[in-house]
Amino acid sequence: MIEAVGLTKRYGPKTAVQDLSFSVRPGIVTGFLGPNGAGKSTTMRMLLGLDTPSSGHATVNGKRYAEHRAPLREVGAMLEARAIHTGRSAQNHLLALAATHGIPRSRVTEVIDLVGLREVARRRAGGFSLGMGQRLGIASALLGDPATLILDEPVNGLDPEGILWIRNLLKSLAAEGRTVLVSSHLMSEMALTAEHLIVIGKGKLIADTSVAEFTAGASQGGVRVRTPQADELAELLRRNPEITVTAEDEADVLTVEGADSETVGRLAADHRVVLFELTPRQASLEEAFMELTKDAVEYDAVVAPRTLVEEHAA
Ligand SMILES: Nc1ncnc2c1ncn2[C@@H]1O[C@H](COP(=O)(O)OP(=O)(O)OP(=O)(O)O)[C@@H](O)[C@H]1O
Repeated sequence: MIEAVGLTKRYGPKTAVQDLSFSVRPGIVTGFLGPNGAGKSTTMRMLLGLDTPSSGHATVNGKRYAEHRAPLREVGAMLEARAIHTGRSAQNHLLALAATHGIPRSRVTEVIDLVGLREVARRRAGGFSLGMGQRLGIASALLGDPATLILDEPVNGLDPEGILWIRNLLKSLAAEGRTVLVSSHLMSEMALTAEHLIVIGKGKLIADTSVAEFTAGASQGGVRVRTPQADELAELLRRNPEITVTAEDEADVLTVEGADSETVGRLAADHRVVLFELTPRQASLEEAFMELTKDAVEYDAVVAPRTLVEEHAA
């Protein structure tokens, strides 16, 4: 269990994280979402004791990170996958890490196998592809067999196979009862990986919700209907003043607002109207996420160019 209580971080005049409180439960993957610059990395660094909060505090399993006697066994983290000694082989990097934390050598072999790096374990990590580097970062995080995992953007820059691999790994680690907090700026990816979401923007909490609730909330409520009796169905629906029917350019397709698919389906059946398609419409999750965070985007397209122009003029 991770708990953040009133976490705040100021860098001079800039408030990167403001009065952020949330908890992350074990047994599920929790997605930590926010647009660029929202404060995700800063928050994760505070959870890990790498940054001192200006106020508030964070605990992992009831203690601050620094208070844990063997932190690597308690919390595994991947903040910057590239922050490794690039001259060393993957295996030597992990062996060095294990040695300084009293972790047996056999565990190094275990995590190398777990992340699928066996074939390249003796190669210089500096020559690793981005995906291999991410795998090594995850191997380091898993080395102490920790009950809690904190991963900053682990799928960034990965190919679809790498993304799928991380997604399945995170789910299986959570299914073992671990607490898994993973940051991303991609809602669509988190919807497939996480069960719960903590969304921040400009350092503040915007939403703390289950993925299911978020997805349901993203529904536009409209229904798409394809029927060879479009005119007849439109007329039947329009008898209810609360329903709006729009005929689409596509032949035989109607968009119905103000009624759900069950209502439309029943009405069609009652009047022997044949339906070929009846689909509740959903906004894409990415659209819903953008809508949710639109007031919290740090550098949007309108502001940035003007700022540059002003700087040039000055
Ligand atoms: N050391 C620092 N000094 C000054 N400002 C900082 C520092 N670290 C972060 N910031 C600022 O704090 C804000 C939050 O940054 P942070 O890196 O935590 O966001 P993020 O959500 O992880 O973004 P991204 O997805 O772009 O990595 C940004 O405006 C950033 O410029």
